Amino acid sequence: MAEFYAHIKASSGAYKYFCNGQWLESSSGKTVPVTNPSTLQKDYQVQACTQEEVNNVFAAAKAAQLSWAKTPLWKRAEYLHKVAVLMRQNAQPMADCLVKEIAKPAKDALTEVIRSADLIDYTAEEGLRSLGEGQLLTSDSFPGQPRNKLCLVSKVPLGVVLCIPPFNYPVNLAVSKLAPSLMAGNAVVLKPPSQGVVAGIHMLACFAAAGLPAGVVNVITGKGSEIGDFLTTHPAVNCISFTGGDTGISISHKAGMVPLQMELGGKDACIVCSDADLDLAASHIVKGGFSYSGQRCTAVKVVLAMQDIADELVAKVHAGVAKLSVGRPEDNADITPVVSEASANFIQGLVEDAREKGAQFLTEWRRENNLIAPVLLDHVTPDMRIAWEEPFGPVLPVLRVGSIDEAVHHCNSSNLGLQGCVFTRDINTAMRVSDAMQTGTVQVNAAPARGPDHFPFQGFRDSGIGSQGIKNSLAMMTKIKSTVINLDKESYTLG
Ligand SMILES: NC(=O)C1=CN([C@@H]2O[C@H](COP(=O)(O)OP(=O)(O)OC[C@H]3O[C@@H](n4cnc5c(N)ncnc54)[C@H](OP(=O)(O)O)[C@@H]3O)[C@@H](O)[C@H]2O)C=CC1
Ligand SMILES: O=C(O)[C@H](O)COP(=O)(O)O
Repeated sequence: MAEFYAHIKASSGAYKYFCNGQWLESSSGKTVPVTNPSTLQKDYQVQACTQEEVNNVFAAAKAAQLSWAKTPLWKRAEYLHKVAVLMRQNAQPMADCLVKEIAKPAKDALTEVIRSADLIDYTAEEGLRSLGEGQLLTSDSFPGQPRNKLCLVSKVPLGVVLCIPPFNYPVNLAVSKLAPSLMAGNAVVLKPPSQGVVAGIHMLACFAAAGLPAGVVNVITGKGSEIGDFLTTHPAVNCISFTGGDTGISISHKAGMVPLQMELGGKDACIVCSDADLDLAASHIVKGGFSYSGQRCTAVKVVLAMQDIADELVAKVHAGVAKLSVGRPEDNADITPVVSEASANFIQGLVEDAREKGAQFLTEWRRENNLIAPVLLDHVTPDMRIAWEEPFGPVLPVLRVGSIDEAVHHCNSSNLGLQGCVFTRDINTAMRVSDAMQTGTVQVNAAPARGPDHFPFQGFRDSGIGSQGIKNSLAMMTKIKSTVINLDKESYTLG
């Protein structure tokens, strides 16, 4: 397995970038370190690519896309299936990187890789069906028109897609962009997150080994703060697929006239109604709030509990939180170090603000470097930052509310509208809450989640633009093209 990845590393130990079918070292002579969130050791180095190298990558992608678009759909699908096989065969070293780079628990790290291989297979199959289908429109359905024009509608590639995933799913949220882009006939340039970059390079090695033509897939590395603007405003970019935080909002202001697929932050609310199954709600709140230490855009980030059941619910959640193990990702602890010191400091700031403003702490604040023990806060009020801001860490606030309307109002007052959930035994209540909640998805009787990966996934307001999910991503990576056949006279079927 180690041999499979041997060529992606330079003799210096730094990982290479991938341009036009070649693994290269940057002429900058500079590297960017990746700090292990658990040990604070600089475990990896990647190339700090220059602007000239970015230009080369885009030139290669642009040239390669022209012939890639002429590759039959079945052949593109065949390449993708091969990538999926290689990912499964070479999963463990990739998963090991996730453990070291982003402190993802070992079991979840492997799951991320396998889930990604499955996503690629599904995309190939879905692409064969949905991209192979078009539409025929006839002119006589418009008032006053004879049937002398036939419009053939098809889906054509966009060109070069710039893919920028975030640190928390550096493999899965990369392939969710790469696979549909490629299946739709685009070339791709991947800019992995600085934490998670080495897992991303391993993943790209599977695309490279599958024999895709040179230039069709490329990876450029470096700090987003240094090369990000140059990438996103590059004239060769025909689409940006981005997942991350507020950075996405500034990208959308700067990007030119290119389609944007943006999946940004979430402040996913969990509304627990008076008639809810409280055991079910509590177990979903604990898992939804604290898995991967709350570093999921779909984590439960605020609980809105009806006053009459709040004591009982909070007691059950508290009991669940008390059982969470805190420790090393290698040991599969439930709570592992958050991604960086900056993130841990930000989380601490939110918790201190809540303490100053009178939140009740049901767990003790404990932090050792980036490792933060789970924090459950009760009697949180709307003047506290934690009621509105996304901690991206193991902190869960509970707000007690007097009515479902008050809960929905809180949810809709957020600038974020990714997902939400409602716990109730009454399907009528569930539907009314779902209709009223202004979020991209509402889960009934379960915590928010993006998966399974073929479900549509989208955010309202500052949570995003466009929709993900395999079918929607395939559609977003294409544009509509019409060919109108103008007949010499009217023609009607069968007659
Ligand atoms: N809705 C969704 O589907 C998801 C949303 N998120 C959100 O992402 C955030 C956490 O992820 P995080 O990685 O910290 O998010 P960031 O927005 O900080 O980074 C996301 C990606 O953008 C890159 N980047 C940074 N600056 C620029 C720039 N100027 N131009 C272009 N790219 C840039 C980063 O690279 P680098 O690492 O080098 O800085 C990284 O690859 C949370 O807010 C979370 O809610 C996360 C997952 C899913
Ligand atoms: O980045 C995230 O948080 C993911 O999009 C969430 O995916 P999940 O809900 O399947 O964990």
